[in-house]
Order: sequence, then C-alpha cells, then structure tokens
Amino acid sequence: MIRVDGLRKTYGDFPAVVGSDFEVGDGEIFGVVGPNGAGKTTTLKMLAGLVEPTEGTATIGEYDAGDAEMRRHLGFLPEESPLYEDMTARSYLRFFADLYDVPREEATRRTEDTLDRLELEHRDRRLGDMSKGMKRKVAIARSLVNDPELLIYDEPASGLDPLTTNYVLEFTRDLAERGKTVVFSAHNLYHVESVCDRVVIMNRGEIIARGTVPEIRAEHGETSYHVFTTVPVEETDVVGADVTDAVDVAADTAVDATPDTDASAGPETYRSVVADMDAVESVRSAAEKAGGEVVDIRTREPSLEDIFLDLAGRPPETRDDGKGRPVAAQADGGVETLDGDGGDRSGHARDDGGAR
Ligand SMILES: Nc1ncnc2c1ncn2[C@@H]1O[C@H](COP(=O)(O)OP(=O)(O)OP(=O)(O)O)[C@@H](O)[C@H]1O
Repeated sequence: MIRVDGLRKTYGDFPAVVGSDFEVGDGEIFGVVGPNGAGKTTTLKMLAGLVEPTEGTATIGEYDAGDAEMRRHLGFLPEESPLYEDMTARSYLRFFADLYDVPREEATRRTEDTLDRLELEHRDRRLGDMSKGMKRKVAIARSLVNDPELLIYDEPASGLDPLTTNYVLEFTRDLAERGKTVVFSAHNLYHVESVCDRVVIMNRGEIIARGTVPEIRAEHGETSYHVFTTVPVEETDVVGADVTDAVDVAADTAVDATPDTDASAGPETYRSVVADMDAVESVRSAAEKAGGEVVDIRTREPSLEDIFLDLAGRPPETRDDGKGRPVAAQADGGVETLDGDGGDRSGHARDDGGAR
C-alpha cells in the first residue's frame, strides 16, 4: 500500500529526515517510533502529502503522496488536533463529512458508530467544554468520516490518561482488523510494542532499526536471565560467563547480595542477573557450594525501549539502518532553531484533517 524510497526532508540546512526507505502492506499497523525531534511527524506529513519531500518519493497505492485524489482515501490525525471549540461533536463531524461529500444518512450512521466504539459520551456538548481525551476521540472520529483505507495517526495516544490510551490503542487494532492500514507514530515505545505489526525506529532523522518487534529484539537485543537463589552468590563465583555483559544487558547489578523483595520468588531470595545459560549454571553451582539452591530462573526479554536506548546511545558508525547499510552521522541533531516552513504544506495547527 505504501512505498517510501529515499525520502528526505531538510529545513534550510537542517536534515529533519535523512533518506528513509520502507514499505507498509495493506491492513498492517506500522509504527514510526523515536524520541522528540526524531523526524516522525515530518515523515508522516510527507506520507499524507502535507510536507513536500526535499528528495525521494512516497506512493500510496497508485497515487503519489502529494496527489489531491489520494487524500480522499486517507484519514490524517495531527499530533495537535485543535477543534472548532463552539461546535458540538456531532455538528463538527457532520461538517467534515460534508467536506467529503458523504451523504447525510451515511455520515450520521458512520460517525455515531465510531463514537459508540470509542465510547464517547456527551456528543452534543461544545468541543471547547470537552476533556482532552474526549477531544482526541472526536478527532479520531473525524479521521474516519470519509471511510478511508489508510489512517495516518501522529501520536494518537500522547498525553492521554492510561484508560483513554488503552481505548485508543485497542481502537487502532480494531481498525486493522476491519482491513484498514494504519501508520502511527509514538515516542512511547510501549504503545508501539503492544499494537504494531512492524516498526521503524528513528533517531535524529535516521532509521536505526526496523522489522517486527521480535525481529528487532532478535537482531539488537539480548535476553537476560534472572536467577533466584536461597543464598547470596559472590560475583567472583559466577564463572564461565561475561558478568560485565550481564550488567549491561540488565541494567542491574549482576549479583544482588541483598534479599530480593519479589515475594513470588519465595522469601529471602537473592537475584543474580546473567547473560547466558553457562552463567546460570555457574550461579547454580556457586549457590550449592554455599549450601543453598536455585529456586527460580526467569528470562527477561529487552523491551523496545531498552533496545532503543542501546542503539541511540551508540556512535553512528557502529549502527546500520536495519538493511545492513551504515547510518550516516547527522551534523546537528535536534536543534530547533530554524524558522520558516521549509515547504510544509500544512502549517502547524490547521484543523482540516487533510480534507483539502
Ligand atoms: N517547519 C519546520 N521548520 C524547521 N524545522 C522543522 C520544521 N518542522 C520540523 N522541524 C525540525 O525537524 C526535526 C524533526 O521534527 P519532527 O516534528 O518531525 O520530529 P518528531 O519526531 O515528530 O518529534 P516530536 O515527538 O517532538 O513531535 C526537529 O528538529 C524539528 O525542530
């Protein structure tokens, strides 16, 4: 459905996106993740045809991303979705349905159905009097008035309470189950991990990893083992293992001499965090030598966040873009000093949801 080739955006001399390549299949939930300033919004706006790429192409189905006709098949949710404060949710959604020439009855059925699924109450309340979460739900409903095949959501759950966040994430899954393709950005990696089929991780305009979360984990992350013993184990007794690595992987002490408070592992247990099975065995023999035993062993998969912190912390020449190509160093990452819109067709706070 989406094909991105060498997509690049510079604002003045500042490279906001440094040449991205990826594809998104029909019905996929595709995550674009990374910290503030990574280039997520710029990428999404280029896909939505709201920002003109400096180089490269993005095609959506048969259309170029800049094609006006493409927008009829697209629902775009901007990061900030200012709504017309004096309108009610119902009148606002009707207004957008009219922009897309959706017949009245169909528009009413569609928006009421979406608002039911999002459990939005008080549909005749002024938008200006709604909570942030309610406004976000209305903005999501707006992205669906034209029944698009592709949804591009910029930080859909950002700043929402955990309950509303859950609704939004579940709703996103629900959309994909109904055959929609969803591209969404997030800096909360947990949101992405729980919902996306595939992701690209961006940092300073570059893609630094890509794939399904298990693929990224297999390629960039290491499993650690938490071994619970009835006696403390001396770090020097953990032989045949790279204890230093274990510390890195788990961001924890390799051998914890204080009793563990994790009651489910039993009273008075001590935790050793190690990187491989040889080390697990050496913890076992050390514990037995000290008159104790191993009572539990748990594996810990690194989260996307662990992997991201590891990758982003490495110098660029030691990374690749997930396709075996080295990631280029960027001159001046994250400095927000440039002005001018640099070809941003959208402006920053327009309330048109891509309906032009
Ligand atoms: N119109 C613009 N003019 C100049 N610089 C811009 C413009 N838009 C974005 N940038 C810069 O490009 C970089 C990437 O911005 P972008 O909004 O794409 O990041 P992001 O990953 O979406 O960040 P956030 O999570 O904070 O929204 C930032 O350094 C930003 O300051």
